Amino acid sequence: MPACSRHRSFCRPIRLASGIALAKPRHALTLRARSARIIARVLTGGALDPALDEDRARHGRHGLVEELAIGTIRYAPRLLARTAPLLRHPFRKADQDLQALILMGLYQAFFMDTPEPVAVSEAVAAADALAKPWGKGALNAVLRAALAAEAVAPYTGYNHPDWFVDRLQAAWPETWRAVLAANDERAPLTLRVDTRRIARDDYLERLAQAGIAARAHPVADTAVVLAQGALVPGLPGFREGLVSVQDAAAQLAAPLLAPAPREAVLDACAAPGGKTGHLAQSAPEARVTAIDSDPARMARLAETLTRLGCLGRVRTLTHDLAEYPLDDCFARILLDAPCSATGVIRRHPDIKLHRRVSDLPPLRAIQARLLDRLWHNLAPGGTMVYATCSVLPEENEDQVIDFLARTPDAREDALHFPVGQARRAGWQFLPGEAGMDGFYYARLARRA
Ligand SMILES: C[S@@+](CC[C@H](N)C(=O)[O-])C[C@H]1O[C@@H](n2cnc3c(N)ncnc32)[C@H](O)[C@@H]1O
Repeated sequence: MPACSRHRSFCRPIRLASGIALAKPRHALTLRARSARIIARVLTGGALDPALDEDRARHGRHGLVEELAIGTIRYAPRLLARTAPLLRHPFRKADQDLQALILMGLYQAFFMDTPEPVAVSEAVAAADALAKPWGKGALNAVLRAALAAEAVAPYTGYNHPDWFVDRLQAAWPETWRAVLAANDERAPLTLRVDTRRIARDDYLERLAQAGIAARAHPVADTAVVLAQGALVPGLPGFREGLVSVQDAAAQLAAPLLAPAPREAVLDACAAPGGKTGHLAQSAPEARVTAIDSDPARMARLAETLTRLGCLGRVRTLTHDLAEYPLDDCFARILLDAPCSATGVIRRHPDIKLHRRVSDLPPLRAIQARLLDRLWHNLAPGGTMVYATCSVLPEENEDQVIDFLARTPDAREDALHFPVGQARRAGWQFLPGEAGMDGFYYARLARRA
């Protein structure tokens, strides 16, 4: 029996114990139709995370809906390459949910061990739930043809945009394949433990008592990695701010900055506040200012600081640092710059669809502008940490080398970690190294 028929009850009138039937919802959605809508949002240019959030808010969280949506987006370049030659005309924008059903059917067949006839019939049945029964014939035909084509000539591409593969090959001639493979993995759930309040081993013990398997991360000494995904709000100590979700590579920023008590610290480009929270927790006597230009993301930063009990200790400002200079002077500045996010594709697989090579020059320009502007806010003798979650040298070491060349009072502080690699300037972690996201750090000191 196709799995979707298990959800037919969605379409029936709801009958109360009294026998009174409530009106049948006009477009009751099956789980697959929900996933198709999320995927369609991404195919039409939207971001995956807000689409998932909206679905959760409307219908409640469901594992299968998310697995289908996230998995299909993760493999979208491959699945689209398989279907595009079979379509006489691309689907209209309004019918990207049908395109999504095709991709999802292929995802189920290729990656979820769903028998092919089941994958096809589930996709076709979901067209009814989307109130598009007229699309069933095309769905059926394209899916069957795509499955047959794959059987004859399996896909040999890289499941990433060509421009990215080219850049990666040029930058990392020995490791580019490993980076692509790591991007297609599911990222682990990694927590940052507030080690001022609980030792990491003690928190691991609390997890074990709750039946949650986890291990200490080998590089970031505040990080624990869960063996499986979990519902974060229910994790021991989460609501009290004992732990936060943060990849281990991102947990290295605050220790690199290491502010002293009473020092003025600027977290530039701070939202949604992962690193601000870490700074505020690990250096409670430092005077932290967190700035970002995005008001919605700043609202999330405030929520995070509230949960951590740090809101009153951090000055928060919504401010465009590229346009409006600041007057203040800081002993430490963290510049977690806007970037291509090519180091976190495994967490945000929609980057594969949305990032364009043409995004890189404006990103490089804003990174350089922020470096130059914020340097004037750094006190003589002060330290700036420049960070990105990119794997592209032009946003990382090249950016820092250019900055050092045009900034006479800047010098680089060498970094060293047990994994990753020293570059001509700064340190690069590639995705998957020690299970971490791809990240870049450079520490710059201003002459006294
Ligand atoms: C990599 S994210 C920061 C992540 C954050 N540090 C954290 O750990 O949660 C980059 C941030 O830069 C912000 N941004 C981009 N351009 C900016 C500008 N001109 N002024 C201030 N913030 C900016 C974006 O809104 C975005 O939140």
